[in-house]
Amino acid sequence: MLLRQHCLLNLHRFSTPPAQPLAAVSFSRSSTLSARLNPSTESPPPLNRSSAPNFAAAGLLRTAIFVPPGVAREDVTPEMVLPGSNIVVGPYAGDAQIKQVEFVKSSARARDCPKDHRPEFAILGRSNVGKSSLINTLVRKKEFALTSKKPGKTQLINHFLVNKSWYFVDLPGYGFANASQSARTDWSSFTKGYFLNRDTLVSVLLLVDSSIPPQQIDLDCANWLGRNNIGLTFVFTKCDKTKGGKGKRPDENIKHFQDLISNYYKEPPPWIMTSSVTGLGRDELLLHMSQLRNYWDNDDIV
Ligand SMILES: Nc1nc2c(ncn2[C@@H]2O[C@H](COP(=O)(O)OP(=O)(O)OP(=O)(O)O)[C@@H](O)[C@H]2O)c(=O)[nH]1
Ligand SMILES: [Mg+2]
Repeated sequence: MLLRQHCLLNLHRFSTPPAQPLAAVSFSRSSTLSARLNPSTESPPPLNRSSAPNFAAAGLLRTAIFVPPGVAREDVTPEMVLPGSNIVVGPYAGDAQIKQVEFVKSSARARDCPKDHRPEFAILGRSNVGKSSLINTLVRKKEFALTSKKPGKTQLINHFLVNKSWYFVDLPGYGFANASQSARTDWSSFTKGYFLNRDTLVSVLLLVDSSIPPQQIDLDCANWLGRNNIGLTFVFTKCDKTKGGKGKRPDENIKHFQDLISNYYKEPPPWIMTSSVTGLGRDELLLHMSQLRNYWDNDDIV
């Protein structure tokens, strides 16, 4: 029901068909939830610039689409693609609303994290990219996760329990310019330990600041996750920052970033545009997370 309502709601926003068909996707858990590396794959076609005057309507931007479990690529229609993303909504989408959220614990080491086997999404990105702000936006609480103008505010692995059934995990940012070399090394080993050993991790939300040009450290991080077969969704933050800057616009930075990573992936990873200021992408991201989670939760899948 939720899916149907959502699709109807967005029907009018699309005027273009999805990107060129790619090879059929096999729906094993690892292939679907992971963005797999394939250095030899040709680049997807360039993004089409939205003709809409309002950047928030840039759902018309498109690239190779992400097809979730339960959907055949040839059955995809434009209405099934979430606005401001390349994500197709499939039959596993549903129960996306956040009714309740509570802070559970902060852990200094991966082995101290909750052990109750609930599925979780890790929020990862450079310091100051907007990880804590995104969590606040998704849960609709202004100061739920601590935010700061000073990079490096979040220093521990923080677990937030949603609807008593799944977790958000707020991680320390990487690339904190003022951190000492030893602090950076510590960050790297403890966060990598978390990723490599966390069986309940459904997907990483890798946040990328769309208000600045692509950063090598983000590309390196995406590459590392891909090499280790860890599923990710690119979440472009700060898409509201369209005015005043000397640099390029968010949609130009996003396109550039996608061009740079396109060769790494055999199947296009999901990506979505967001803003914690305007709420752009909030409902769409939650719906996407619901389909990954429900698929992960499905006991029938081996
Ligand atoms: N304009 C705009 N500013 C944002 C957005 N998201 C975050 N910010 C600002 O960016 C700064 C950093 O936000 P945080 O959410 O604390 O970033 P973080 O990634 O959690 O930072 P660390 O915990 O230090 O790694 C704050 O000043 C936020 O208000 C956004 O979508 N748009
Ligand atoms: Mg933070």
